[in-house]
Amino acid sequence: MKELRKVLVSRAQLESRVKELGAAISRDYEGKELVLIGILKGAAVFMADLMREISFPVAIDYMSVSSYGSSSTTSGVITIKQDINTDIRGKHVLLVEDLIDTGLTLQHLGQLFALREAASVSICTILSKPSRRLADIPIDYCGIEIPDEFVVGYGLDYAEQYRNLPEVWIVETEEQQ
Ligand SMILES: O=P(O)(O)OC[C@H]1O[C@H](OP(=O)(O)OP(=O)(O)O)[C@H](O)[C@@H]1O
Ligand code: HPA
Repeated sequence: MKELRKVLVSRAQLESRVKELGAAISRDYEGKELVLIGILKGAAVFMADLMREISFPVAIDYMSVSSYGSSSTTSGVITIKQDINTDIRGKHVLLVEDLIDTGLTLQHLGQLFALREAASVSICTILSKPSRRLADIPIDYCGIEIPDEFVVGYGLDYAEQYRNLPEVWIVETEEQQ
């Protein structure tokens, strides 16, 4: 187990930002066929909250990707572990993430969905660490920018634990002990 250091983003902050993102998405996609694609596992919690803030019917699907690298960083090489089974050709795709760190995962997925002939591909994340970015990807809907700290909760894990915490916590890493 890891020591939880402090709450970085409270439940109330998450709730209010998710409402704002849902309202913006509802405005922007009104009258369009929208498919939300959650990137497992981390996005599961945010996805469940976000979809209920969208004011018209949307289709949802999930995909699971893995990046090769150490447990706390990503290398940019990703493999699809589980793909969507929705035909997204001609539909508007919104990729839903819990955290954008280097941006390499979303850069790769954005290219993949463009090749699959989606009408448009946009990105929504609840958390972003801009100081870690390696790929300059446009984030269409960005929830909360956070500093370069290892965080858990609201879907995010450390060694598969803590995803169920309702707030976002900073966790003590090995180097800090
Ligand atoms: O911007 P990047 O540097 O590419 O990193 C972001 C990705 O890393 C995390 O997922 P992780 O690989 O930890 O999988 P998980 O969601 O199953 O925990 C996060 O949920 C993003 O999917
Ligand atoms: O801060 C983080 N928390 C959980 N998973 C992560 N993957 C990259 N950064 C993080």
